[in-house]
Amino acid sequence: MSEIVRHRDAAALTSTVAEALIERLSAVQRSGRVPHLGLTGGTIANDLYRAVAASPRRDEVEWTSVEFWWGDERFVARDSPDRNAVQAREAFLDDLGARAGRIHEMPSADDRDLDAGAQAYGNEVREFGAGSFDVLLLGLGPDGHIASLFPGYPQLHVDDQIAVAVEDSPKPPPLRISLTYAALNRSRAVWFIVSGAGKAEAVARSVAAGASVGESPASGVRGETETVWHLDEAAASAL
Ligand SMILES: O=C1O[C@H](COP(=O)(O)O)[C@@H](O)[C@H](O)[C@H]1O
Repeated sequence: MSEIVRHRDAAALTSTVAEALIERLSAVQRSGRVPHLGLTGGTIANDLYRAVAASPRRDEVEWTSVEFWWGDERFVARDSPDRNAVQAREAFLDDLGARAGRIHEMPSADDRDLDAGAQAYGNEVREFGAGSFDVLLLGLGPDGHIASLFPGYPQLHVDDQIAVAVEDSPKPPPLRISLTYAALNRSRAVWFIVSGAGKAEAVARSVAAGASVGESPASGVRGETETVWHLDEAAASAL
């Protein structure tokens, strides 16, 4: 069962989720485990990352002992500003002192070809337990996409791979790598973070009873213990 949490605006959303993320990662560390965090790209995600870095509570987490992963990535040059990983490094990973060996970036166009890149990332995820993220963050596109799983695309139905290549993303850049549901749905907690009126219809379609994965990819993702939709009032306005 999904929970919907409404926030006054994007700033309230990012500051509340930043605190919740710090609390969750720190609780996992207190329990003696190394937390695995699944990152997303996107505007609100980068705001969230900056809020984590700016939080007075940030030192409650031992950031050198967090494993960072991505749900999707743009297959462009490794240092391209379009990369979700480059944006996350600038927004918080560098500042927090995350350890390079624990930052699991998806392959880039500098490394290998697209299919080999998806395969290699799938292998890397598998070595660490096929996902099993403590928290998976997911943004939502206005078309209902999550990670790089787009409505009507064949990658939605791939269930024998952890990561897949996308060659014709409707949102630029066209080449991408995405985790599949097989990996996304191994997450303990899934937190959607969605802001703005432009996403309101997509949110309403995604959480509606009987939503179909083909039209609303977000409806196919569930956390093992929790699934929370963090929405600002604008994103919640069509519920
Ligand atoms: O391209 C992408 O877009 C989505 C949503 O981004 P937003 O800027 O509309 O919030 C993001 O979830 C995904 O990781 C990213 O690659």
